[in-house]
Amino acid sequence: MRISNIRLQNFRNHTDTQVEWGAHMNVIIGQNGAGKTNLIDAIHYLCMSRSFVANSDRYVVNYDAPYFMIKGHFEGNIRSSFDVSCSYSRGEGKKIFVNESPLDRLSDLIGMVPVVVLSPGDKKLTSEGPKQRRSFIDSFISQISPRYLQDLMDFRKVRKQRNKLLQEFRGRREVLEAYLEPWNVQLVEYGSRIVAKRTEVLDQFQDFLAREYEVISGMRHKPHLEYQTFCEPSKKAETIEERYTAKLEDEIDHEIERELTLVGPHRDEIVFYLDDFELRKYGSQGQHRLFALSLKLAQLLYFSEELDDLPLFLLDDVFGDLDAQRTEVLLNALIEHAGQTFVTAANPIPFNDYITFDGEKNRKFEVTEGEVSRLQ
Ligand SMILES: Nc1ncnc2c1ncn2[C@@H]1O[C@H](COP(=O)(O)OP(=O)(O)OP(=O)(O)O)[C@@H](O)[C@H]1O
Repeated sequence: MRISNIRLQNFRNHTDTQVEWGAHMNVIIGQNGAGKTNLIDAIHYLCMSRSFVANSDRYVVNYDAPYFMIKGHFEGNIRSSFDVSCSYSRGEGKKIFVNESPLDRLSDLIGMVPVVVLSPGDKKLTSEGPKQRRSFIDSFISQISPRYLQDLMDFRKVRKQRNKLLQEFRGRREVLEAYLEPWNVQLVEYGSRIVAKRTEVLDQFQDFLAREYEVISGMRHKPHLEYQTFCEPSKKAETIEERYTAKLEDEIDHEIERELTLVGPHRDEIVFYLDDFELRKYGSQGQHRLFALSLKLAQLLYFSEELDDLPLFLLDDVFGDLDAQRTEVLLNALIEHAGQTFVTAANPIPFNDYITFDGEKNRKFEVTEGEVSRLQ
């Protein structure tokens, strides 16, 4: 998959920016605060309908404007040529158009242009709580399985309804249990499929991760993921359904007490290990960085094998943290294996030693105060 051009209007400090991208490596340099991240975040909007930096579209609209607009042209193996645009205004909210036709649901965009992002925010992925890791795996699987994304959305709706009932009928147990019953059936159906899919993908992912960690770190530590859910994981949704129903029965007293749905994949954890030690508790800063990098490279490899098209790869400010040897290994890996790639950097990195900027496949840009110019 490739994006050949993009136009940003009123997108943070880019009031009106147009870029023609190279088909392979795109390096974007510029000082801190120039607008490099904004440029690749706009690409992310066209792939995932949201920012990888801001948690609300409101912050993305230029301070002085009432709306933002992003438009890009894509070329891929399955869908050969199409436009995606994304507009947002405070009054009308966000809209996504594919070839000028509005999408009914923003989620319909997910998977159309697969994307992998590595950014400074990924520090949280290995060092903070389970929510970060659930988001990672959800975004990962949603891009390759529309069924999974639908199950996630349905599960969320059912959980919300259940929580409402648990709050409303707290003192009336019989009525509550009668009301909960149909919702439990749905909770178990969607939740079991989510757990089964997470089990399947994480299981396959282990090998990809081990391979990438070894390449990027050059170390013999073996990375490992442990999927922890409310019952013994299984790749069969029917097997989970039985366990889920039994667990819900066991936990009903606690749920009534807490007025919350306590059993389900919304409380899953994925624990990262290097050999036998838990990364979150014992890892050095460098190990965290290399682990996060390996996770994203493994995701890239997984997508490349699973899908008929290579994903876009966005690397925001990654090279500043790497030593010379890792820089070389990573750049060589990108050049050899990655599809269209976007790299931002504020520090001087010797990109020219590794990449031939031919002005076609590989291009270099500079961003200065929201203005982009092509260097090579
Ligand atoms: N809503 C907004 N309207 C206008 N400008 C904004 C808005 N939000 C952020 N900015 C500006 O965008 C710039 C930050 O852009 P960006 O994060 O892309 O920088 P960067 O080049 O990646 O910098 P760094 O190297 O520090 O990561 C800042 O100058 C900031 O003031």
